[in-house]
Amino acid sequence: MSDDKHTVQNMESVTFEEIQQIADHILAKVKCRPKLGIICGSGLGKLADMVEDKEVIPYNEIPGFPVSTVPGHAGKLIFGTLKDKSVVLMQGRVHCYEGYSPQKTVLPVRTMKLMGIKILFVTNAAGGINRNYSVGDMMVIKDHLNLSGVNPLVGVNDERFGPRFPPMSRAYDSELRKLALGIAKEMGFADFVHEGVYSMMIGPNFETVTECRLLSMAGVDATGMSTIPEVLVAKHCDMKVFGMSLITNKVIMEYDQETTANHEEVLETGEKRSKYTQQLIAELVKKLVI
Ligand SMILES: O=P(O)(O)O[C@H]1O[C@H](CO)[C@@H](O)[C@H]1O
Ligand code: HPA
Repeated sequence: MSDDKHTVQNMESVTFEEIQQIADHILAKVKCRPKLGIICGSGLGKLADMVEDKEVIPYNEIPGFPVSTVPGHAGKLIFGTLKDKSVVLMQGRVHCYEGYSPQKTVLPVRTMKLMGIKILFVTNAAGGINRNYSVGDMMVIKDHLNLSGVNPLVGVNDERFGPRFPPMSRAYDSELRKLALGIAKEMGFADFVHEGVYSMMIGPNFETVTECRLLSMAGVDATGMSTIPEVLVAKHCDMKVFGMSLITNKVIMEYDQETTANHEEVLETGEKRSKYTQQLIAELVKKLVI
């Protein structure tokens, strides 16, 4: 990352023209022209194995694109066909806690917009706050609570992306949520697929006990360190959004509990359970009318 741009409180901005250049650069390298984009969260990148006729571009080969630095995020753009639909997959994302400005963190989403993406699926690994959730469950996101203290829409608003004051009360498309829950039932997944509220704190530390108790009181079902900035800009630029969390661990709700949260457990659960997330996402893609 260049540093002089980072001087004003991490407010590095990225212009429409810069993003257009990145989108053009990518489109010049691939034949595929998808309308659906999918962001794969921690340990969820195996969805790429289901993509056929792949065209792959590592993030570090795209000038200006942020590069993933966290284990479980391969850092590749994968174009191809999933259930007969053209898609672009982000195999790994970047997070604000990696040191990227909020605007740089969401640059891939705006790039997708300028590449013609109309529908965005966001997935993540999250800690289960809801006491009825078990490790390995999935959660269709119905709403979010932004406790990260960051918002990529702060700064000069470029109307070519969207309005100054975008509504966020219907951020997660209700038809896609209904469709996903219906599919989960058909697939026999109903016992471990829930619908709930996701919250984000900026990280990179896992939450304190008091923070988790507060999230629980606030009606949060699962918590993580990503996704919300992506959803904010996706809605700002009028994309349809579907979100899904894999509950990779239960958060620590008791003071002085010996076990602690850790990224290894997150990746391990991803390894064991992401096949169900992949199957559900694939079925949803199959039934999607684009
Ligand atoms: O949200 P994703 O990218 O899935 O990753 C989650 O997993 C990591 C912590 O284990 C954090 O980055 C958290 O946000
Ligand atoms: N907290 C925050 N982020 C996470 C967690 C968690 O418990 N699990 C996976 N990502």
